[in-house]
Amino acid sequence: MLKSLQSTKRLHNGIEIPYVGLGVFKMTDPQETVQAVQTAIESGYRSVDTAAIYKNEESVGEGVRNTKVNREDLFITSKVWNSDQGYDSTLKAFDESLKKLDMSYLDLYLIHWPVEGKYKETWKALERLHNEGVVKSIGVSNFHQHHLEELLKDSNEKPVINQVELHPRLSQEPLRAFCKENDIAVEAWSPIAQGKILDEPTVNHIAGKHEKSPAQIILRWHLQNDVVIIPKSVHKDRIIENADLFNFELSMEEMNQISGLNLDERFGPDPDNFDF
Ligand SMILES: NC(=O)C1=CN([C@@H]2O[C@H](COP(=O)(O)OP(=O)(O)OC[C@H]3O[C@@H](n4cnc5c(N)ncnc54)[C@H](OP(=O)(O)O)[C@@H]3O)[C@@H](O)[C@H]2O)C=CC1
Ligand SMILES: O=C1CO[C@H](CO)[C@@H](O)[C@@H]1O
Repeated sequence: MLKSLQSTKRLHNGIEIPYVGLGVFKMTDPQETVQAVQTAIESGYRSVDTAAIYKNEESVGEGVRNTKVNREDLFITSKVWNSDQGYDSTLKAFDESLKKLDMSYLDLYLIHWPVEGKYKETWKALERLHNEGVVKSIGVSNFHQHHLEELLKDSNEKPVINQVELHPRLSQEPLRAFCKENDIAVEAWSPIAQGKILDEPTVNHIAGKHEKSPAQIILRWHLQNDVVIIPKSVHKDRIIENADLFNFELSMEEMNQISGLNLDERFGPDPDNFDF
């Protein structure tokens, strides 16, 4: 496990998701997005995480098509936005995402946020899309444990993954434990805390010892915690750096030191108080 950029995590449905993917939030310039996606794939990435709300699905599709890599060797994720939640509107939103990406299927489709009173109907639509084969796996994002418990009560399928804000300042240990017990993979958004903790002294000390960058230390911490990561960068050197994580290992002590930086601090909204 964790031998190369192509290392994958097996989801509970048997499908493999690459441990490292490219995040594309805030890539708003089409040319920049096409270039970043193409660069990532040509550098060995096989997974891209987009969403309808990022308004860059067309550029993601174009970046993918610019490479020589076959569609079936890639793992493409998108998400249904909050205002599209509900059964029929989710089916429609999915079709629009697929059309914009210019793809015949998605590897993973996520409920972006647990919109109260809507997410269960939305989940039924995802189950239908899965049954129809136009999406290989279905999951959720920004679900607290209580949202997952509610969903698991009366759904036919359980989510393969929960994509949540997760980094050393928000280590999400209880949620990760719950997901592990329930065989739901965890994927970190803002895995390097949007670049906001890269000057943290403990991380820098460990980085110096391994001759790696602070970003690489944090990303390696995620991998050793069995967490899937989707760091975002538009810069080729950082895209490569953020995936160059497989030639060193953090000791148990270093892992604990990084985990000790947790402050339960969010840089994004709390799913319970998000203004939808
Ligand atoms: N489900 C959800 O609700 C959410 C999902 N996401 C997903 O997660 C992805 C990643 O999260 P995101 O919020 O983008 O934050 P990240 O933690 O990935 O940080 C991205 C920021 O860090 C910079 N950066 C990237 N690599 C390095 C590096 N090696 N050294 C220094 N700085 C670096 C980037 O700048 P630059 O590009 O200039 O290199 C950018 O400003 C998103 O792109 C999106 O796909 C994000 C938010 C919410
Ligand atoms: O993924 C995300 C980034 O974009 C959205 C807002 O524009 C966020 O709410 C969301 O969590």
